[in-house]
This record gives sequence, structure tokens and C-alpha cells, in this order.
Amino acid sequence: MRDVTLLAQAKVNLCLHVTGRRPDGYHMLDSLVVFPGIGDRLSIEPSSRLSLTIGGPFGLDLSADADNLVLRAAALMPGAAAAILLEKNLPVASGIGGGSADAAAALLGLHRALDLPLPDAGAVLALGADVPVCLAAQPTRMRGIGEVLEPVPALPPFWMVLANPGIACPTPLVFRRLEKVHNPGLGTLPDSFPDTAALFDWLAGTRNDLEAPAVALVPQIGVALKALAGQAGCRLARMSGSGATVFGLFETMAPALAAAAALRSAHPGWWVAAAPVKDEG
Ligand SMILES: C[C@@](CO)(OP(=O)(O)O)[C@H](O)COP(=O)(O)OP(=O)(O)OC[C@H]1O[C@@H](n2ccc(N)nc2=O)[C@H](O)[C@@H]1O
Ligand SMILES: Nc1ncnc2c1ncn2[C@@H]1O[C@H](COP(=O)(O)OP(=O)(O)O)[C@@H](O)[C@H]1O
Repeated sequence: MRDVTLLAQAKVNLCLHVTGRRPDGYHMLDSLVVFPGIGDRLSIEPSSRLSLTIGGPFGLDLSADADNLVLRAAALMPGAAAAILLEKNLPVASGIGGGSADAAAALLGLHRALDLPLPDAGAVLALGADVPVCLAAQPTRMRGIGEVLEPVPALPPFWMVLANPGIACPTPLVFRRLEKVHNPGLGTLPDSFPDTAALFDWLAGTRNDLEAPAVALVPQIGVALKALAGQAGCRLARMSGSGATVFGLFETMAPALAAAAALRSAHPGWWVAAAPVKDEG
């Protein structure tokens, strides 16, 4: 038994193509997912019983009840007796999978702290479609509704600026507003991305099919996209997941930090973060 601390990294869909719909209504996706170096922090201390305490800048947006994904994840591991502290740094329900990342970090942390076995793949997916990819926490091509995970060619390191205008953009409404559900997938990925220019060029030919319906629902997302795209050094601006968080891609740290500072001063109400994306695979 040991104390364990983990970073539950944000999940960012660099591209997200909606390729169809299952009979149960869920949409099929084809997405390249990455994990910037920013996230919630989970501290897990073996104890006589299971408990959850939440703090951090977005801690008040969540309650530590049985619905919390950390406790739902722990409930899949019989014997999980630990005091869990969640520092909630990521905005809730914002298209960057904070809850899914927390669930994945809880599973891994309890496994490491208490030597408990991880639940099976079906139970992990039932926590949320993004939980399997968050368990992998490295650049991955995600298909199906999130259950089909494939490795991708090594990605060159780059920087990302995340911006969230602070307006909820409910996932079911975004999917419902999609005009076309049978769109082309990502096709065959290149054999390699020799540098950031090659990666950004390839990404420029991809899309997030949820972006247009989300912007129609929450026009502030369009404002955030424009603000990011206008920053010096921003090579691509796009929405992650079903929104409302948008991201900008930068080759290096300095312009990313400058863009984040400029966005913060122009939009004091927004959540803005800059972080590196490194392929640890
Ligand atoms: C869109 C994605 C892309 O990574 O990210 P987020 O925006 O959540 O970060 C995920 O697929 C989100 O999956 P998940 O987190 O399980 O979605 P939920 O919020 O539980 O889904 C709410 C509702 O959205 C619709 N939904 C969701 C996922 C999907 N592939 N097809 C759907 O049609 C369904 O109506 C579902 O009941
Ligand atoms: N630990 C948690 N962190 C974030 N959201 C949580 C958590 N536990 C439960 N939830 C619920 O899960 C839903 C999805 O949260 P989240 O993963 O942050 O969304 P998204 O994937 O859109 O970024 C929210 O409605 C939230 O109330």
C-alpha cells in the first residue's frame, strides 16, 4: 500500500469526424486525441474507508456524491478504501473530458495504491466514452464511440492554448443539432509526422464536425475561435469534443504563453491555459 498522486490530463480532440450513428442513437466518431500537460490532480491515500474531498478552482462546480466519476470509478473496484483528494483545475463539462480523466486517474491510482485489479473494458467504457482513451493518456486514434483505440505515428512536440468562454454547451444538444451524421472518416493516417509543420498541415485537412452545431448553440465559441486564430503564431484554432473549450496550436512555448496572456487580459471571464503536448508513447 502506498500514497499515489496523479495528473488527470485534459483530453483534447485535435479532430473529430462524426461518421455514422448506431441503432441506439450514439454517434460513431473518428478522432485524434492528445493530452496536454495540464489537468486535475488526484491524491490517493490508503485509508480504512473510501472518501472524496474536492478543491481547486472548479471544485465548487461538483459535489463529492456517489455520482462523481471518481466515486463511480472506485465503486468498480471492490475493497477500494482510500482518502481521495481531487484538485479540480479543469472546467466541468467543457469538451476536454475532465470527468473522464478523473475517472481514469482514480482507476489507475487505486490500482497502484492498493494493488487492486483494474475493471474490465466494458465497465470502464460504461463510465464514459472517453474513459478508455483517458486511461491510455497518450496520442491515440479513437473510433466507435470511444471503445476502439489505435496507436498513431509519433507526434512532434508542440504547444496548445486552451480557452473556455464559460458558457455550458450540453453534449446531447450539440449531437442533436448535427445536420449530417454520415461524414468521411480520417482515412489512412500518414506513416509519420516528421515535424510540427507536417502535423499541422495534415490537421488542417481534418475537422471537428461538432464545431458548427456548437457555435450555433453558443455563439461565444465562435468568438473564442476567432480570438485564438488571431493570435501571432497560432497555426490552427478548433473546438475540442462537443465544446465549449477551444484550442489553438503553436509550434513553440513563447508564442503560446504570449497568446494566453493576451486572451486573459482581453477576456478576463474566460478560462485560459497554455500547455505543452508531448508524445510520451
Ligand atoms: C463528444 C466527446 C468526444 O470525445 O467528448 P466530450 O465533448 O464529452 O468531451 C465524447 O464522445 C462524449 O462522450 P460521453 O462523455 O460519453 O458523452 P455524454 O456526455 O455521456 O453523452 C451525452 C449524450 O450525447 C449523445 N452522444 C454522445 C456521444 C456519442 N458518441 N454520440 C452521442 O450521440 C448521446 O445523446 C448521449 O446521451
Ligand atoms: N469528477 C468529475 N469531474 C467532472 N465532471 C464530473 C465529475 N464527476 C461527474 N461529473 C459529471 O460528468 C459530466 C461530464 O463532465 P466532463 O468529463 O468534465 O465533460 P466533458 O467531457 O464535456 O469535458 C458533467 O456533467 C459532470 O457533472
